[in-house]
Amino acid sequence: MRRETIPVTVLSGNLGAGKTTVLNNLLNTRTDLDIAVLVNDMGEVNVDAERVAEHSDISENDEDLIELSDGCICCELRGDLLDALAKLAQAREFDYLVIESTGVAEPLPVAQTLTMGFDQSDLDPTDFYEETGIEVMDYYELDTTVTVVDAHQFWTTFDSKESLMDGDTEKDLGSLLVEQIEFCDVLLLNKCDLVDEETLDEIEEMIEVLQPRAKIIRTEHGAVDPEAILDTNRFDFEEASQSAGWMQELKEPHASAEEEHGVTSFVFESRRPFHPERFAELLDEFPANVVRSKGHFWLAGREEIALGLDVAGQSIRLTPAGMWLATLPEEEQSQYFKAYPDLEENWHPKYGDRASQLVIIGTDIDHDIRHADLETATLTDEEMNANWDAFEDRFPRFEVKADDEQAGDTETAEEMGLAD
Ligand SMILES: Nc1nc2c(ncn2[C@@H]2O[C@H](COP(=O)(O)OP(=O)(O)OP(=O)(O)O)[C@@H](O)[C@H]2O)c(=O)[nH]1
Repeated sequence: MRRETIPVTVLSGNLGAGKTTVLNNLLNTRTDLDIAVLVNDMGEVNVDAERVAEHSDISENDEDLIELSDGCICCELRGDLLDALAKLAQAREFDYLVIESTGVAEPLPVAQTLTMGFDQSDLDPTDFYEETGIEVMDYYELDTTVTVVDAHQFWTTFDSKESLMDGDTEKDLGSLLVEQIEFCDVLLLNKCDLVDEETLDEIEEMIEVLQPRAKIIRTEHGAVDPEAILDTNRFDFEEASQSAGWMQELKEPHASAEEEHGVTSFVFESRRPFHPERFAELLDEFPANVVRSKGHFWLAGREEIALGLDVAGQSIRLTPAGMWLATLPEEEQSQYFKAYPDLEENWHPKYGDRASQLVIIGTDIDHDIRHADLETATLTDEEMNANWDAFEDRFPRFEVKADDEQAGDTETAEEMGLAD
């Protein structure tokens, strides 16, 4: 019996982590499922598709194997992905679809396309709809997102300053790795044959803190039981979007006990703004053992919008993080209070909701010292009464848009002259 919807597994992971190896292993392992494969490659020639064809029963001309080349399905080829899925569904019947994304793909936008569609698709939705009576995305059901991590290159990738182009966007390897770890249901820690047990434990401990929800499976040469990555029913968009360790830490800060390999996290909170120069200096010399930091902060002199901090490995990014509610008319504020009573309880009589909240995750971090450093970067009593606009401020300026939407791209620390 064919099912009404086709379940989909998406394989992500850094370049060379072992995605194609996992896929080939899967196709060579007997399952009852008739599997179709979509392989995305950045190059003009789809090398990965060639390798799948070479190492499995599927041939390159087979309609079971769809190639999307010369771009990435998480950005410029999002529309093409939907088109390909529609064509695939029209052309033949199959039980299961596995998508191998490029090494630079972020899993979240791919999952979004599969669950919500993409409005810039060239596809005439009526064609598919007329023939099948359903929308393309409703034909497929994202079942499992899998991230393949190269255990051998783990720390090197984390600390790498190397960046890659994905369309027009530059992405550095460390933050891609973090994104791929933070958004997945199953994590295959691959190339375990090249790493000793102690290092594997250490990597696993870091992954568990970055992503507490995923099932972690150690693999060698991509060999995994198909049941672990097919038809698991593990994907849930809400849960997946909320599952990053830093988000969990914000929701429910736990007194993180010292783990065996010293991976811990803590939340820094302050109702005083950061001094722009002292905080910039602190970011210039951000300790290397802090591998992840995420949150929003209040910068003295920026009373309209919050800034976001996004540290992953060697990359430090600053983003607009929304208007402070304190800038809104009282009427609108009271609507927020009704919806979120906590807001009113924590409202500061003078500064409203302006405050900083940063999650810090790292190895062997001394919480007291790091906490004290951050505290020192906030304003002193005297500075609280000074003219904040007179402080030197190298942080990026993000425009405030009337419709509440924040304009402006993220800026790297380099772009704002914070690093090096
Ligand atoms: N020693 C060892 N080598 C592996 C393992 N898994 C994969 N490899 C090798 O690592 C290389 C990269 O593997 P791929 O499967 O091509 O990796 P990928 O993630 O598909 O790479 P891209 O498509 O370039 O992003 C190949 O030479 C594989 O044979 C493993 O567990 N151990």
